[in-house]
Amino acid sequence: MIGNLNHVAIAVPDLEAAAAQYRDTLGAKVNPPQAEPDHGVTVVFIELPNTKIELLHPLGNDSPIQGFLDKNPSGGIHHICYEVEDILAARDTLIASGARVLGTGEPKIGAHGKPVLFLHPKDFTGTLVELEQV
Ligand SMILES: CC[C@H](C(=O)O)C(=O)SCCNC(=O)CCNC(=O)[C@H](O)C(C)(C)COP(=O)(O)OP(=O)(O)OC[C@H]1O[C@@H](n2cnc3c(N)ncnc32)[C@H](O)[C@@H]1OP(=O)(O)O
Ligand SMILES: [Co+2]
Repeated sequence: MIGNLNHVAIAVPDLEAAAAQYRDTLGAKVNPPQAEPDHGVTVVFIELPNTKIELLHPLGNDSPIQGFLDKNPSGGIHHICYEVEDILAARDTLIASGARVLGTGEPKIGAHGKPVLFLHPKDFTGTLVELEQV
């Protein structure tokens, strides 16, 4: 079912500062901020040779990552995103296995313009898992 690692997401208290650190201190290729109001975040993608880092900051009053940042004020790894070929088939298999799919269960369009879903961290060894159909 899961394929390549598409990205590792880090929730950050200061998006500009984190982007500057990856660009200037770590010498990475940093893309401009992308507002994603439908997901309640602003994201910055950092291109690595073999995957991406997604910096996340809350957008709006009802961001799903605000609780995480309240608990982790310096920031922290928020989720990992795996690629799947068929997100609906993956969803149905996962639900049948007893995993909880977050939200309505219907995929949303993510930051790459592809359908994404999230799986509850409590079902995957304390790790929030995102699936992105490629
Ligand atoms: C633009 C899209 C972009 C993309 O890549 O395309 C994105 O990635 S958008 C990313 C932002 N969107 C989401 O994260 C959507 C899915 N997330 C959620 O629905 C919530 O964040 C949720 C339900 C995972 C947690 O919400 P909340 O923190 O408000 O709930 P709780 O405090 O009740 O947490 C329950 C339980 O889970 C633990 N938790 C919370 N977040 C994480 C996490 N990121 N990793 C691991 N564990 C997490 C939390 O500590 C609670 O545990 P407990 O032991 O009960 O205290
Ligand atoms: Co993501």
